[in-house]
Amino acid sequence: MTSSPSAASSPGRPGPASPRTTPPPGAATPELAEGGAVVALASLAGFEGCFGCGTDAENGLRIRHGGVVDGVMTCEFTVRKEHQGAPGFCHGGVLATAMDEALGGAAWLLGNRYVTGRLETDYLAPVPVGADVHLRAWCTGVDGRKAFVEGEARTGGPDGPVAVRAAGVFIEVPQEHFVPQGS
Ligand SMILES: CCCCCCCC(=O)SCCNC(=O)CCNC(=O)[C@H](O)C(C)(C)COP(=O)(O)OP(=O)(O)OC[C@H]1O[C@@H](n2cnc3c(N)ncnc32)[C@H](O)[C@@H]1OP(=O)(O)O
Repeated sequence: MTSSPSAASSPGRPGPASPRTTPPPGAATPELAEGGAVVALASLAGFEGCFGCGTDAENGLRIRHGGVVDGVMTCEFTVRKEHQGAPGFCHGGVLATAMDEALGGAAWLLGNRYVTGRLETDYLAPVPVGADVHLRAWCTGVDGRKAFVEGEARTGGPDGPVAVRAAGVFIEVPQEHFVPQGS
């Protein structure tokens, strides 16, 4: 059984969100759009070049997107040798990239296109090469074009110890924000 987002913070540690990544008073409760990310992603016309999840990004993380349960999006990737920072362990920037992907995916579930405005990461434990990293992310509030999102990465299984936590603000953008592909 996976724990709920509200239980994601470790006892004795503050959550990952700072005042800048906490929804302001009056922020709307997130409502997932029917078809959510699928509808929004359709506007990218099958683009597979994403460094986080694209199958065309040869040197990318190849993050595998999973399902969505109760507004929580899951995905995972495997740490390879080329992801190392310190010997034998995943680079913090790689883990931040993975969190960016997961949190961004949770924002897109609202049914709009979002880009990262701010991303805060909190590293709790080293992640070894060869580890499967299990990511979860959920939206905590919406204020105009801003979606506030939190997430976590666990190793040793989906219910293993939390290695990274993150909080971010994602900003809704129009289709024109992106460079047209294939034309
Ligand atoms: C499934 C898909 C997953 C995708 C995951 C990957 C996501 C990514 O990596 S995206 C790439 C990295 N991010 C970027 O390239 C974004 C670069 N920045 C930009 O393009 C622009 O600054 C952009 C679009 C965010 C905002 O510009 P603009 O559209 O002019 O909006 P602007 O009027 O400045 O701000 C709109 C609101 O957002 C807020 N905002 C803007 N930037 C930030 C920020 N960095 N942090 C917090 N809030 C911000 C503003 O305060 C404003 O709030 P309010 O409406 O309350 O006044």
